[in-house]
Formats: sequence, structure tokens, C-alpha cells
Amino acid sequence: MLNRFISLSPLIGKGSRGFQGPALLSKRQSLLKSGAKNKTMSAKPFKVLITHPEVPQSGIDLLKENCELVRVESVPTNRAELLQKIRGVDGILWGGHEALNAEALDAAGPQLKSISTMSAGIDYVDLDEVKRRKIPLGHTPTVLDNAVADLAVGLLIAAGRRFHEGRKKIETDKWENYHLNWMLGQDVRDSVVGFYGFGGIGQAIAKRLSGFDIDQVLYTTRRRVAKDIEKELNAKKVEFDELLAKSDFLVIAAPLTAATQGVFNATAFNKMQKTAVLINIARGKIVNQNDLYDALKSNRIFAAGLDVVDPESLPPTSKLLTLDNIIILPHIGSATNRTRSDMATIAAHNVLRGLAGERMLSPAY
Ligand SMILES: O=CC(=O)O
Repeated sequence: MLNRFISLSPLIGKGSRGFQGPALLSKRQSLLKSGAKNKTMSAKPFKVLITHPEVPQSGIDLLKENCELVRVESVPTNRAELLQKIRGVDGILWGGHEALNAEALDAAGPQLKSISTMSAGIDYVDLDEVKRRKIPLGHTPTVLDNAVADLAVGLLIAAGRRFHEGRKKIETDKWENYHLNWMLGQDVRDSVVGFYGFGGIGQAIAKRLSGFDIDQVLYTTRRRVAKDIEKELNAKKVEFDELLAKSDFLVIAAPLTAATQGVFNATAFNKMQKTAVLINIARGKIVNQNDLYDALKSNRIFAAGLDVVDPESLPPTSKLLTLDNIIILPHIGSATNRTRSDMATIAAHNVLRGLAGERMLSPAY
């Protein structure tokens, strides 16, 4: 009966999975444009909590057709409000990055059938707890690949070509371009670009960089990517040590897990080239920040560009901010209007599909 009311299969293709790479992007784009035109019902059988007041209207409009919406109003999220409003809901669109754990699931109650985050990374979710309760969980990878990839390319050039340091030179009246070797940076042309993690975001970055005449893409992942993707992107899977040794630019694009936490530490930096540039658009905790500070301060590596740090917010007193050879952004990889709206659309579809007992568009497990 539930399926009859809110099945999205005709709209999004039964069993369709989340985006797996550039090849499938066009399919996702047409999905997003198609919108959801479900049959309007007189009674709304589901109660869905929206945990953040700024979830874009695209997602709200989809959900409100068939669901009674309950909304958290506070920003940053007031946990007490969330825990009170979560009681008795059937579905949740988890709009922020606050802990989705046993406390929240207990407060919701056993009728909870469907949750989607509005993020690609789900390191703030207690996944074991969600799985144990057999609650379908969705997330929103892929729709943010392009926005994050654009930002990563920006960071890579900004760090390699010393944008931040250049700006400081002007501010401190140290414009010394009468020196021929002043402010020289690293070429992207003919460089080896390494990826630690090579999913949709990594591949979207590599695709963009092919326009910069790079020499080769290397990547380290658990599983090899499809051969046609390797061919298209001139990419080769290598062991971590080779990645460290050969990359001129090394981009971290892997999820934060127990296995990836702290992997970029002093040992790793000591295996990198002195001219190497490190980019992190994934999660701050993958990098040991003290070791990164030392590596940059001693010019053990050339520069770093970070969109993610640990903790977030980074305190303004952080010693990282005293360095010239680092550029740091406040985790804005997916922060474009269109991407945020697409994320809300996919999250809403996930929630609706979970409520209908159907496979989510982007299941997280
Ligand atoms: O970092 C952003 C995300 O995981 O969506």
C-alpha cells in the first residue's frame, strides 16, 4: 500500500544506484531536472523531520507532497530541540553534520524507517547503530562531485602558485619582483597528480586537470577503478608509498575511516618530494595536522591547500594560520547554490524511497 502512494520508481528508475563516476553524471542530471510529480494524497501517511531550517526548498517541496513535516528551527542545531522533535517520526532528512547516533535513534523510536543525510561523508553517523536497527540510510555523493572538484583545482593552483603568500607580500609591502626568482611556484603542466581515494570526486578532479596537460594520474584505493575510467583519465593504481614518492600534487579524496585517520603523518611527509603540494578536500582528520605544520614549516614539502581541517571550526589561533605556504578554506567544497539544492533533492528522494520500502537512490550501506 505504501508503495502505491509514494513509489518513485517511475521517476528515477527502479533499482537505480547512486552515481558511480563521471560516466553516469548525465543520468543523475536528468533525474534532478525531472522533479517529482507524485500523486497528491489527501492524508499524509508519514511524518518526516527536517533537522535543519536551511534545507533548500527543492527537498522540502518533494517531501511535503506526501509527508507531514516537522522542522528543527535552530541554527546551529539545538540538540534538545532536535531530540524533542525527532520523537515518533517515520523519516528524517538529516540536514547538518551533528551526531546521528544511538541517542537520536532512541529518541526517534522504533517506527523510524528512513534517513538520509545531506552530505557525501557520513563520519558523523554511527553507522553500526543504524545498521543494527536495519534503518535504511541514504547520503548525497555524486551531486557534489563537480563543485568539490572545481574547488580542489582552485586550491591546487592557489597552493602551488603561492596565492596566499603573494597576498601577504602585498599587505606587508614586500613586493620584490625585481628578483627574477621571486615567488616561483610549481607547474601543473607535465606534473604527476596523485589521488588518495579515487571515487567520483577524485575522478572529477582528474578530468578537469586533463585540460592542464598533466603527465599522469596515480591513485591509491582499496579497489581498482574500471579500466575505461583509468584509460580516460590516464590513471594508474599504485601502492601508497609510490603515490607519496611520485606525486607532484597529492590530493586527498578519501572518506574518513579508522583506516584513513592520520595516514598523512610525518612518516608519509618524509616520503614525499620537497616540491610536492598536498591538497585535502576530504576530511581534516586524515592528516596529522601537527606533522603537517612541521613539514610545511621546515619546507619538507612545498605547500598545502586545505578545505578541511581538524577541528572545524579551526581556532583563529591555530599555528597553521601562521604559515605562508598553506591556503585554508572553511570547508566550502559543496557550497554552491545549485549543488546545495541538488543535495536536498537527492536526500528527499532517499527519504521517500526508504519510506516506500524501495532501494534508496544513494544508499550509504
Ligand atoms: O564534506 C561534505 C560532504 O561530505 O558532503
